[in-house]
Amino acid sequence: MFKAFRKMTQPIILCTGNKNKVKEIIDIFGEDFPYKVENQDIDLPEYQGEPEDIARAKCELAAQHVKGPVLVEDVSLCFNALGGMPGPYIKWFLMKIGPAGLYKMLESYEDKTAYAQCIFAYCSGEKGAKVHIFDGRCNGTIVSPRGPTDFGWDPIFQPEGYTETYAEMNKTSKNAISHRSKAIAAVKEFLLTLKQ
Ligand SMILES: O=P(O)(O)OP(=O)(O)OP(=O)(O)OC[C@H]1O[C@@H](n2cnc3c(O)ncnc32)[C@H](O)[C@@H]1O
Ligand SMILES: [Mg+2]
Repeated sequence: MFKAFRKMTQPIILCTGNKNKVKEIIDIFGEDFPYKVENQDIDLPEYQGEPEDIARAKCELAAQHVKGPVLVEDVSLCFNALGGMPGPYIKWFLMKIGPAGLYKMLESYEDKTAYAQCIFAYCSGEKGAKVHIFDGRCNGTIVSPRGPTDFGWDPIFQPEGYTETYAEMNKTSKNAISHRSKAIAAVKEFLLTLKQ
């Protein structure tokens, strides 16, 4: 009875230091989402390895810290010509060479295709609780930067079937098709089953 009550009332702590992520995640969950989601800017390490393992490690650490329900995400931008790199290391590439430098990395390759991947990880925070993983992807092409520069690599990612980059799209359009929205659809479905 106590556990069930806690499930209904305890907020899910979204652990990320990235304000742009928080905004998109809250928008995508939407007003009718029946759980309270609160952001904590916990500085989680930038782990190395496979994207799923990185998200799992972030989630385990966040759950230890919060001792309650946590949600984390990790984003990769994978260039097909480079066997999926920079992948989870996109943050450092972006920091060092910026969107234009990332576009230039593909100069000598004919294949400019890429996919954006968002992996969410959820854990209830209870002792021995499992980490649940949710994967969302969006295929696209890496283009010369276009549009506002307020969120990461958005100016160089043009999703398949569109003529605008993520940065040029309005937020509602990006959120309707993005890697993040696909992963969140799976998160939502899972969390809503917990409510039943
Ligand atoms: O605290 P966390 O959640 O880890 O936030 P972070 O900013 O460190 O994010 P990641 O480790 O997932 O690194 C992904 C990088 O890609 C960027 N990024 C994430 N989602 C993006 C999106 O939808 N569009 C453009 N850039 C994005 C983000 O700013 C980072 O530079
Ligand atoms: Mg990070």
